[in-house]
Amino acid sequence: MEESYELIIKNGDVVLPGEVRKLDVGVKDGKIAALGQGLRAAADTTLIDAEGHYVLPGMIDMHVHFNEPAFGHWEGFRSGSAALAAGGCTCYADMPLNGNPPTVNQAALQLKTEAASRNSAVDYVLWGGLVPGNLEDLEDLAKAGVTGFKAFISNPGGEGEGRFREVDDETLYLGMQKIAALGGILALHAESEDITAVLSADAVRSGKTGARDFAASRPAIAELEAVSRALLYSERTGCRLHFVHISTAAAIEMIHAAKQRGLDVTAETCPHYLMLSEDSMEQLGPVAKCAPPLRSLEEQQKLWEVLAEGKIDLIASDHSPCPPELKLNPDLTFFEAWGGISGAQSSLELMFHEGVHVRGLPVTLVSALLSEKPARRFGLDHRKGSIALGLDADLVLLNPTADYTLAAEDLFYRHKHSPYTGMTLSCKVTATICRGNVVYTAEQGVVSPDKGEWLQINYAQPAL
Ligand SMILES: NC(=O)N[C@H]1NC(=O)NC1=O
Ligand SMILES: [Zn+2]
Ligand SMILES: [Zn+2]
Repeated sequence: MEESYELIIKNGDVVLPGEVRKLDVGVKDGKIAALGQGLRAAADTTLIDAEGHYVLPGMIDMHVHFNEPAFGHWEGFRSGSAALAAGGCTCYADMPLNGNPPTVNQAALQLKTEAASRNSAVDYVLWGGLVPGNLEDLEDLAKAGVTGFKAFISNPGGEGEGRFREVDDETLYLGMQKIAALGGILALHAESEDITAVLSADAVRSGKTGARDFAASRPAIAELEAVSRALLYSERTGCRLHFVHISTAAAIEMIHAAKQRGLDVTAETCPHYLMLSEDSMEQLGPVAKCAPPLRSLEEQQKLWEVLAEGKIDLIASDHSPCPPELKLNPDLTFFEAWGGISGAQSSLELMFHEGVHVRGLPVTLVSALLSEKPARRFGLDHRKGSIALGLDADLVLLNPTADYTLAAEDLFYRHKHSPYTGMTLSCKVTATICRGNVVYTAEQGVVSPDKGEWLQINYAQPAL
């Protein structure tokens, strides 16, 4: 009997692990059921013509802050996931902070899942937090299906009583012991609190509160010191470790060397460290403020070099939005403005535009950093991250010959500010499909805003 498909994507340049081939993709029951030429449609098959487009696995963005509960007026699952869908992302990981309560115990996780449920356009996983005082909660969180634990070495900022706090060394060490015993993974914001707090206080005291002063208050050594300390703890505890938003090639090299010694560690960077620089912070203002800060153009170039060498494990957005008054209010100094970049909708397009089109990197390398490698690192690869038979039909159509200038109206975020507006990009996401369901098209916008599902992670076994 002939196979019948609910969806066939025809004639696209399909980005498979390690190669690009002109193929049709047949989807059945939300899974990739056929990869071949001339797949035949039945009467009820939806046909999408992808001629001239790349067909990519959906991006897996392991680092977004969607701010619910309590800070949905900053961003929420609805608007945030709509933006991700429009940007070609089909699965994401929400961070345990910037909402309140932060996701540091089972009760808070429950609130988080309620906020997300039936409000996400695409699938998601949830991070739990490691903070001073919650060692006894880690096991419950692990059992409830968090993807891993997030900790900050430096002050995370944020508002509200009970907000997420950075770890002291003892909490970090004991937490890593515990997470290792649970078979989990720690994601770490690695900047030294001692260095950044002293330099920031000095700068503010002497009235040096501009963009470059902010960058100088969080120098590369703050990242390197925190990375080296955490690597030592990982070595001693056996805890799997993932460094979020690494901003310097030197830190990438340090992590790479640790990997070569046998440590189970990985490094992420974000499009903003690859696309923007200290100059952007000065020119664009706080809309381009983040921590670690944007660095020099020389540093940015070195980051591209280590990326091309395969030393960066994955790309994530660190979408950390806020209302415009915390960014655009001219009364705020650069130090006072919110630190966090709204960028999640643009990650895939930026990486293809700059990485593939401008810098000539292989499509397969860039795609792997966005999809396959995050899936593998975080135990999602039996479901997601590649275009392969039997996996979820999480697919993106990318027009690689577009020429469009990103406008604020194009953004699906709750607050439509981003350092990338006004940038002209050479590619555009034209459709996003999650488990075979068309979630977004460039013509219609987000057509399916709420069918995303939570993938609970069981470390001992693959995700459900
Ligand atoms: N609290 C929070 O989201 N902080 C994030 N923002 C940023 O720029 N870096 C971060 O870690
Ligand atoms: Zn961070
Ligand atoms: Zn973050």
